[in-house]
Amino acid sequence: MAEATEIRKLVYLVTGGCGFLGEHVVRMLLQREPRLSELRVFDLHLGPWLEELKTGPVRVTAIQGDVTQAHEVAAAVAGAHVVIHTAGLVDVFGRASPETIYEVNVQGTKNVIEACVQTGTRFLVYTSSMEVVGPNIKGHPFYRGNEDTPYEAVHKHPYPCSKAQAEQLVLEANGREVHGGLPLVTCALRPTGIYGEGHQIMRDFYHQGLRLGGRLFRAIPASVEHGRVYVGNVAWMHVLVARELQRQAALLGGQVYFCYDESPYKSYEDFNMEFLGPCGLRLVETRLLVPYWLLMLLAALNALLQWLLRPLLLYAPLLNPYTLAVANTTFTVSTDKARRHFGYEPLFSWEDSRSRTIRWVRAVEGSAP
Ligand SMILES: NC(=O)C1=CN([C@@H]2O[C@H](COP(=O)(O)OP(=O)(O)OC[C@H]3O[C@@H](n4cnc5c(N)ncnc54)[C@H](O)[C@@H]3O)[C@@H](O)[C@H]2O)C=CC1
Ligand SMILES: C[C@@H](CO)CCC[C@@H](C)[C@H]1CC[C@H]2[C@@H]3[C@H](O)CC4=CC(=O)CC[C@]4(C)[C@H]3CC[C@]12C
Repeated sequence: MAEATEIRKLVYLVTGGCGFLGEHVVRMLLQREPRLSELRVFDLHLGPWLEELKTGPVRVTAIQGDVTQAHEVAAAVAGAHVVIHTAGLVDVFGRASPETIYEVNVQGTKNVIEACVQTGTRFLVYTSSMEVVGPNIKGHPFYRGNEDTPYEAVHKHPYPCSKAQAEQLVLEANGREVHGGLPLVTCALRPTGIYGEGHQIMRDFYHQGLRLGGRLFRAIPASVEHGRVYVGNVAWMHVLVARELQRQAALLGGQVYFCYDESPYKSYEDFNMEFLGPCGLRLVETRLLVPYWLLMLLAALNALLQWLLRPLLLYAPLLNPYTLAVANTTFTVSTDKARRHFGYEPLFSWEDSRSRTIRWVRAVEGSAP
């Protein structure tokens, strides 16, 4: 027991620690980072579940704060050894303005970097996204690519643009001198579409299917592959890279890593059916009924309605020209960079990831949409 407390000396800060991914990172750190003495969980909205974590050997400090406020970020970062910056505005549906998306994703990240520099925090892990690479506006496929695969990363949408800018800031900050004279060590993880317990869009599809009498209608050809990765494995990658960043700064500093695991390559809808199928939904083939041009028309109509209704109400359906383009463009990753650089192996097999997600969807059943 004395030994366990002796080695507990590190302070970690997780921004966005109450989000879908952030909660998994927080729980994973508590389970798998034995050197942790204090875990600071920083979020705009704190979850009530944090209370139950406060009884263990690690001091869990909940900090309600806003990454766009530099002084709040600096206060939270001061004294932390490692920052895992997952906070972000994940919006491809037009719920928030482009200005707000930039404010949170870009200015918020600048604030985190400056706080590290000012307060002397040396290790920063940034949750980036596959979206910084693609799919691009031209709809070019990215087929089982890796971190070095050439791809024309051209974006117009505020979300991928903001993530790309933020990632660049984080990588450029690698090597900057922090308070005390030592260099900052940074890296970025790029998850593909994350799924698992807590995934809001999966919940939305499930409730939509229930409303449609247990059916979902195929809109995207089964041949379009979409990269997906289980949230537990993404969280594990964050924990591992944060640890190894401290041991192998020269190798890992300034690097990007796709997040990957053994999840199969499938279309977005077929992949969702791996979980929704066992929960009683079926995917109805409607290719002949709903041609792609009609989907594009519907998506454009949704965008027009969103614009027209904006003064009165927020109309933000899942289908818009951007989400349709992303769902309809092959983007899959095949890489072992994280294994080579920091020994990453997925903690959860595909079978585990699938059954955990199914169990969660079943528990969602009956809960309000
Ligand atoms: N969901 C996905 O499929 C993917 C997500 N990502 C990235 O992973 C990160 C986490 O995403 P999710 O967990 O899916 O989103 P989420 O929306 O569930 O979590 C984001 C968290 O950040 C917090 N947050 C937002 N604005 C904030 C602010 N101004 N100050 C402090 N906290 C703030 C939110 O309250 C929320 O708890 C994001 O950076 C996102 O870009 C990357 C790839 C895929
Ligand atoms: C055409 C519809 C018919 O059923 C299906 C629409 C599905 C879309 C809402 C999703 C398809 C692909 C998703 C995105 C993708 O997984 C990559 C992402 C990475 C991120 O960093 C944030 C989330 C997202 C943009 C994700 C959002 C939802 C989709 C567009």
